[in-house]
Amino acid sequence: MAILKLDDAARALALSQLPHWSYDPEALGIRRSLRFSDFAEAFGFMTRVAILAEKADHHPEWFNVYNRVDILLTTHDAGGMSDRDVALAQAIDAIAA
Ligand SMILES: C[C@H](O)[C@H](O)[C@H]1CNC2=NC(N)=NC(=O)C2=N1
Repeated sequence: MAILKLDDAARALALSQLPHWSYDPEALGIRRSLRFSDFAEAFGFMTRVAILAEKADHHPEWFNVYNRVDILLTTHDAGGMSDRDVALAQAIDAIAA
């Protein structure tokens, strides 16, 4: 399916709907950090996200230590942020809620 790379205006609009996420201009993507009660909760969350990501063929860059998960969403194939990152961010927010 075609990838829709976001221009500055589309990115600003998308970010206004994603209060947990902030744009990183060096990484050309959006970041969110989450904390859980322990490693099992963090890894359970990551497992749920991984299943969705694999289905969508769109994968997060992330880092986990113990109860912390740092996520970067960017679209390598587009060289920046796309509608796929917005969709994955929304799905992540729903899982984390
Ligand atoms: C071949 C495969 O469809 C591509 O490499 C997919 C896989 N997952 C991906 N994930 C992310 N975040 N960006 C991509 O451009 C991307 N491309």
